[in-house]
Amino acid sequence: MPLLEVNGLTKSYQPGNPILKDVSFSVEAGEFVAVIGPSGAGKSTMLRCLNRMVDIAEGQVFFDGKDVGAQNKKGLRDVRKHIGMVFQHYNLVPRLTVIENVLHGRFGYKSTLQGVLGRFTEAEKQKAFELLEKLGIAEHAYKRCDQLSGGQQQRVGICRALIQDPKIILCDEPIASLDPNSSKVIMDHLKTISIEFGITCIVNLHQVDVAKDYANRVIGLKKGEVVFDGPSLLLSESFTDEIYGMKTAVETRELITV
Ligand SMILES: Nc1ncnc2c1ncn2[C@@H]1O[C@H](COP(=O)(O)OP(=O)(O)OP(=O)(O)O)[C@@H](O)[C@H]1O
Repeated sequence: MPLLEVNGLTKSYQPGNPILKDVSFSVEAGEFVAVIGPSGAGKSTMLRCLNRMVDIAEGQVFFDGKDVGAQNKKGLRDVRKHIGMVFQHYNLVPRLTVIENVLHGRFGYKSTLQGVLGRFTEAEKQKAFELLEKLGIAEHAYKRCDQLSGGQQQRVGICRALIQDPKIILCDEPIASLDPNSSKVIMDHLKTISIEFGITCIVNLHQVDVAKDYANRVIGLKKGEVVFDGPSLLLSESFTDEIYGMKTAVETRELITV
């Protein structure tokens, strides 16, 4: 059974204007999948439908055997425990410390009161430190998040996702706000996590060459439809030109030059 199965997913924000059109694919545990496509193709919408941050209008999403769209509030909370999210703008609480932000990833396992009071176990705090060490930012554990660089903040975001004990991490343009060096660090960490921990990763990316370098599989979206789904090696330049409707290969290749 695949870890994730998407069947006929269709989504509109306004009637008669579908953003996703009959999107279907499945992802096996451990896969590293990049989703590419031009701005407005529906990449973020699709990723957000997978954990129902955006309501699923038509079609179904099965995660770990559970119908995500059919879950009640508690069921959805349980499903989301094992789905980590990494965002373009990190979505950290700037005035809180790095370690506090990481521990926020445990909220799904707490009662509201425990969460509000910041009641975390010693084991959770230990785990948070281990993750910060793994991502190379343990020395910043007690700094406010807004004192960190973008790349460091994104590493905090990854630690927060990892402490959830996720089966999958959904990354919505995780390097879109970063310089080439920081982008490489983040992509390297995501790849390592996927290989070492066996965590499935789906990463929305603008940079086709980054997608090809890191992902085993690429899904290409254009105007809400899947126009490519296959091994990264088979994604030809002419096909990416077609997806983007223009020559972007050179442009995207220059984004990461390290
Ligand atoms: N909450 C919303 N309400 C209405 N329209 C939305 C909403 N979110 C996204 N859209 C529209 O849906 C379309 C797809 O947006 P989406 O962000 O999913 O695409 P994307 O491929 O991720 O684009 P980008 O690469 O620019 O982030 C766009 O036309 C966008 O304006």
